[in-house]
Amino acid sequence: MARRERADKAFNATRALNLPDKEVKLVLKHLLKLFDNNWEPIEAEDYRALIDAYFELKEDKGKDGCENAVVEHGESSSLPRRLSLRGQEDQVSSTKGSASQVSSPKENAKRKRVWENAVVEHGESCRLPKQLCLRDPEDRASSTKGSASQVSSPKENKKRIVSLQQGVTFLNKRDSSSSGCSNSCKKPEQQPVTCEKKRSIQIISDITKGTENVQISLVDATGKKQLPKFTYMRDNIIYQAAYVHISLARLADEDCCSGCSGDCLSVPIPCACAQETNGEFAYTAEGQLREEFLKACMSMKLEPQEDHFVYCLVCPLERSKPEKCKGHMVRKFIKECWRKCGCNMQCGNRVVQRGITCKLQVFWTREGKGWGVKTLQDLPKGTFVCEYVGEILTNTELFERNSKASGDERHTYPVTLDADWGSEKILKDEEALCLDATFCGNVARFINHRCFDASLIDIPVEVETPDRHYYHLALFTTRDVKASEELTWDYGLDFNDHEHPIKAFKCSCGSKFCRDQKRPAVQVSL
Ligand SMILES: C[S@@+](CC[C@H](N)C(=O)[O-])C[C@H]1O[C@@H](n2cnc3c(N)ncnc32)[C@H](O)[C@@H]1O
Repeated sequence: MARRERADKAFNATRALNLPDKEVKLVLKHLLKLFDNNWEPIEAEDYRALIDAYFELKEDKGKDGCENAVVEHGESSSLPRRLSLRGQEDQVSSTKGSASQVSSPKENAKRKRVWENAVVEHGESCRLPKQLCLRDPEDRASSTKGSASQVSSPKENKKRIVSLQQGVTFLNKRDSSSSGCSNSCKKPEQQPVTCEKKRSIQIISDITKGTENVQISLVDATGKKQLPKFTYMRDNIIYQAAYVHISLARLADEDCCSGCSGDCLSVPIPCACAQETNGEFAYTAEGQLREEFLKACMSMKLEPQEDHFVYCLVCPLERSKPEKCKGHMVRKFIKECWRKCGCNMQCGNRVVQRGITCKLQVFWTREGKGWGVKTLQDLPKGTFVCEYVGEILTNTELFERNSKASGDERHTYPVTLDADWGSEKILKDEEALCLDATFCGNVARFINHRCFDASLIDIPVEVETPDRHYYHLALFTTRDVKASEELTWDYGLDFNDHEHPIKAFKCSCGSKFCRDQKRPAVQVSL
């Protein structure tokens, strides 16, 4: 979207609250400067940052003579100083603000009510968590606390401005390396710096460091959380011992479509790459999953039949009790066109391999689930959101990692690649693979679990190799999802498996179908 168009949209949002374009424009200008011209954090939560900054500027003008800030920044307008400094104990009062510039607390409260109402009128009150629209009571209380002893000097004001700039992190410089792997989150200098004694919204504007098609922001509106330590990776990568056999020779000519050109979906008779999905492509021309296919995948997952399972004689996942395999679901696969195919990259049967295109955001959940992922745009049913990316480990390696790990290092992010164990000879521990996103992964590592009625479903996707002990695990929407909704998927946990070696979380998914309702904390990894 062009800058002009984005600005118009921002004004539309603020006009709904009767905010004057002229003043909003100045605030917008400052925010763009702060965010290094990245619109995403400004547009997130229906322009919450912009609206907050506007009101906070108003309050500042009323309290502490914000003109000092203006002068020191050499700007012709006031700086939305408290954008990132919420709940400060040291909010100051001042005699400097001129009456004409100042909104009374009453007026501010009124405007905030208008904002609340506007949310309701848009019918989105349930999707816009209130605490994201309005500062929490603690903050509001502190912002009215000005006392004589708190009056700040121009020098102190200047200090505060510096704090503001430190309170927000911008990790949006493009990483030109083509590896798809960035270690941004490990470098201490790239962590947001928060001010002592102050609570800042912490924002990383792009956790992917430019490795994805889209930027993915991380926002901690509480300003209190330790930022996750992991290495962002766009693609799976072998840790050490895993054997993933990718070669052109393994791709049989009859399973590819070298005779195709352009878009395979546009020809009347589907090519060889649709064989896997019963002669019909899994995707529609609009890029979503075909209704029928999605329905079949969901019903397999939600109502698994006995014949959907295979049982190992000696299960690599049940090493502590080898006599008992719980069964592995044999899943439906999507097969995408690839290197030997004659079609182009825009072919409708190349969705997952083109990567993330949705606007996503990592945020701190309120229900005690830790970080979560939300969409910043409406997503139709069957939309590809992202794949689950991690280090490719053998089961042996995962066991080793788990046995060494303790406390925070526990591996709560592994996914077993067992979707096709039934068609192969039983794999040994050294052969069976899983994806571990504990240290390295993509945005999917932040997606939380929800029992049964999750908004996403994981579907195995064959891309580079027909050898299905390795495949991609792609997440698609199970229904229409609204902007601002948290994205969840059903990890498929058995919360009653008290013997599972990995103890895990007490589920707070909030689903009325929650499988973990009747018992205290139990088990498990993904
Ligand atoms: C793949 S991670 C998801 C991201 C995680 N919330 C974080 O902060 O990094 C899985 C972990 O998230 C937490 N989690 C996920 N879904 C949950 C739920 N429904 N209830 C409680 N905790 C959950 C658990 O700690 C789990 O081990």
